[in-house]
Amino acid sequence: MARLLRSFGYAASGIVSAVRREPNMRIHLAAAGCVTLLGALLGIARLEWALLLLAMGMVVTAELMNTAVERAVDLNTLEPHPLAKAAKDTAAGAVLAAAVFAAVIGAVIFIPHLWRLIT
Ligand SMILES: Nc1ncnc2c1ncn2[C@@H]1O[C@H](COP(=O)(O)OP(=O)(O)OP(=O)(O)O)[C@@H](O)[C@H]1O
Repeated sequence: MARLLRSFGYAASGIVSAVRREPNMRIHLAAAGCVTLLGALLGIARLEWALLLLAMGMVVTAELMNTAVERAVDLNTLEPHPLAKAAKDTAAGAVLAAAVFAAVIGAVIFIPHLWRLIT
């Protein structure tokens, strides 16, 4: 049990460190806050919340993995290397892919609600 709690502690400190050091992570969290506020204001359905939470979780998880890859690459070498570039660019691509899909999910959910409001 103590070991499990210690592991949670390490994982939590990894998340805190990424939030402190990565401006992009703070942008993702701010976007998630705005989406949550909009969802509450529009009174979206339970399934819509589930999809939005999944999308937000996907983006934050991808950003955490991207941060881990960046740190591991920098630990290995700070010299320019094609494999270092490929690793970092691929990890950044994962964040971009997650963010684009999340934006599409957000549009599919919010556009009909907003449309109903203005018509
Ligand atoms: N060792 C390296 N060798 C070759 N190219 C690199 C190397 N390190 C970084 N790069 C290139 O420079 C880009 C920027 O790298 P950097 O480490 O500054 O990350 P970043 O995407 O700016 O993220 P952050 O600002 O969070 O550090 C990478 O995506 C990659 O294309």
